[in-house]
Amino acid sequence: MGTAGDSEKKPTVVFVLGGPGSGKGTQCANIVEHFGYTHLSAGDLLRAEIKSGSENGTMIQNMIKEGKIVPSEVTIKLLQKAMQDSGNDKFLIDGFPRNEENRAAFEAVTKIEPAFVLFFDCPEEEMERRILSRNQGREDDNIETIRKRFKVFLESSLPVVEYYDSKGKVQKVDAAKPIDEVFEVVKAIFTPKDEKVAV
Ligand SMILES: Nc1ncnc2c1ncn2[C@@H]1O[C@H](COP(=O)(O)OP(=O)(O)O)[C@@H](O)[C@H]1O
Ligand SMILES: Nc1ccn([C@@H]2O[C@H](COP(=O)(O)OP(=O)(O)O)[C@@H](O)[C@H]2O)c(=O)n1
Ligand SMILES: [Mg+2]
Repeated sequence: MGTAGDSEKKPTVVFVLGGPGSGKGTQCANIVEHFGYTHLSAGDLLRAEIKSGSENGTMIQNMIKEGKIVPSEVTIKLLQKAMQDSGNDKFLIDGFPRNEENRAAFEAVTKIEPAFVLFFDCPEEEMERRILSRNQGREDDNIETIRKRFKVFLESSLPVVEYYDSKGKVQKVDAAKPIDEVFEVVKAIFTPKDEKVAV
């Protein structure tokens, strides 16, 4: 039971970060297939919350359309519920934390520190090309909102990556390469070290 100092094991969490269109969702799907993680996309959870007709739906929809970051209280509740419902203990948290408020609140509420941060590094022009041909019918995949999302990424999300980098927790991947080449690099990061080499 949840008493202080008990032996309940905290789940393993990997934060998957990178600009809009850098390939987070695509690579998470590959990681799930090979390494048994549960993929939780903060953006997908927020879009599902809009569809469910929740009382926060209109607020979330307006913020996504403007490329703004939804208050962490909302997003963290959705992440916590999805973690509980999954029955798993290994999670890829994709697109979260996206700003300092997300980061600090998640740590305070869950007491979970990420095992590491997987960061997809991709030039803006490539991310823009990918988003404009994504064709998922997303209301934020238009050039006007994309520009706003890039600005938010540079101003609010990159500092979170830098924070974890200063703690030695960032695994940076060149995400501009083709999908299978990116996954080769990702695979090596997730493969336990004792399986990589026999000395
Ligand atoms: N390495 C890649 N090279 C080319 N296209 C990619 C690559 N990775 C993803 N894509 C495509 O780019 C679009 C955005 O990828 P997605 O995984 O949704 O990115 P994110 O979740 O970071 O926004 C999708 O249409 C996807 O198929
Ligand atoms: N932690 C998060 C993640 C996403 N979001 C919102 O959801 C939008 C889409 O996020 P996403 O992760 O699905 O987008 P991509 O990076 O996959 O293109 C963001 O632009 C934000 O408006 C948020 O508010 N807070
Ligand atoms: Mg995504």
